Amino acid sequence: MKPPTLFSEDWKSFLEMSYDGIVIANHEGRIVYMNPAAERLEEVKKEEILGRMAKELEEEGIYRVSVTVKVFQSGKKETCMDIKGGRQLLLTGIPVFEGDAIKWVYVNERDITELMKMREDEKHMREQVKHYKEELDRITASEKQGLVIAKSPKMKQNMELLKRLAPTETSILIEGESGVGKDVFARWIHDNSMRAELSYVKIDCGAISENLLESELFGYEEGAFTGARKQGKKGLVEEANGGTLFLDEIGELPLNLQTKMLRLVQEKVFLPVGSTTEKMVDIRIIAATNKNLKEMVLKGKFRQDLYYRLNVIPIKLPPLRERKEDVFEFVQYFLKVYNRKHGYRKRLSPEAVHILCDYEWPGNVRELSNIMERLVVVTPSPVIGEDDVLLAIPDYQAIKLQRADMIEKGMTHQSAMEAFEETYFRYIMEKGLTLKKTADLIGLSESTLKRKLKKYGLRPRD
Ligand SMILES: Nc1ncnc2c1ncn2[C@@H]1O[C@H](COP(=O)(O)OP(=O)(O)OP(=O)(O)O)[C@@H](O)[C@H]1O
Repeated sequence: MKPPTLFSEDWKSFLEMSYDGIVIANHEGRIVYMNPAAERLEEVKKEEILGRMAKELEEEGIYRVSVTVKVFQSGKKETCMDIKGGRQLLLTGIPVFEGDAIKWVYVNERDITELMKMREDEKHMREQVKHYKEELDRITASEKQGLVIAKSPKMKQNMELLKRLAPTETSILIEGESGVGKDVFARWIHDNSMRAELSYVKIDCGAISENLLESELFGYEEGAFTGARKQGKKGLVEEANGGTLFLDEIGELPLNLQTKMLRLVQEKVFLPVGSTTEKMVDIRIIAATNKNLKEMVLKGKFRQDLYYRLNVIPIKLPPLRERKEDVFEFVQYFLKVYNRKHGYRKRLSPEAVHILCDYEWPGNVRELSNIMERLVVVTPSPVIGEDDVLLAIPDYQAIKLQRADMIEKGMTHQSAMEAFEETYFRYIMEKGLTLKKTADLIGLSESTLKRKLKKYGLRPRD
């Protein structure tokens, strides 16, 4: 039987040229036309297909899925995917109606392998971009905010408070022993404030001689004193205009400058040395101290009004020995930092970690950081062990022995305290500092320190 004529030769030649596969089934679901592209895509010869029912072809597995069958089942346009010879095909079957009955089903077959690959590539690229973006965000966030290790409950509490305080304009006083991270937190506050993009100026009040401090801070006018620059000089307060001024070791600020500082904190005005005209600045002040300012106030060494102005909300950074949870974090962190810095891949043995976490760290984070750098650089083997750590912290062994000894001997609290005190002062004096510097370092008055040294037969350097 001669198959019915579907279309003119002209139309047929158009379909034969199509890059998409085209298959047509008649009202029974019998395949009546297939173009060369469909043969290529389906990997069949049209002689095997033409005149056969779509359903049969599906049943015989020649078609894994027949979109024609789906169209007959639903009576509407259908789409499905198939895979042939590793190529992904998108099959679209469209019914052509005569009255209510389907007269033809027109099937379009599109090779979407490239498209899917492109989509896959795009998805992969998008994921990669997302990953890099997250990584960048993480790095910039940690750089911007400064890496602040705060695992212990005490430090977590501090961080919560600081998160709330940072964006405000409140002056902040950070108290804590030397090396606890006051500098780090001052910078963190600035980086997380509205002034983050503006200047951050730090001045160490203890490092500049008393007579220079005033001009360093407030600047001076032309010819203010002998040796002054001709055109005068801007002080650090003015340098910080718009941003944050960090006054480190504020306890070292001489009383006469405390008065000027109070005016600056309260009214944001100051008088440059040798000038008669006050200047106004827009600054936020953060101060830090390792001294007991309250005690200094009681002794008349620090202005009470300035203390209260600065200490609106006190931030006390505890020493490392009171936040053991952070020590482990710091150990991991510094190991990574110094391995990277010196190009090593050293590891720590569990025993080494135990000692590092058990030690009291009198010099706080600074001491821990120094020891970790020394361990990474000096240890010859790839694993830093117990002996390496004991060598780096000789005090650890001594303290341990002493502790054990005290308990063995059933020492009284009084004698244990004295034994500890003696070791403590011996250790401090080994630093070879002057009496004044030592007293400042450990927060004692010179006279008390002298008395203690005498008691234990120790001598200061001077
Ligand atoms: N939370 C922290 N995260 C990362 N590094 C820290 C942290 N705290 C302290 N450090 C590091 O420890 C060292 C000492 O910190 P910092 O200088 O801030 O202490 P400080 O309390 O200001 O000391 P000082 O009173 O002697 O000025 C620095 O190298 C600092 O980078």
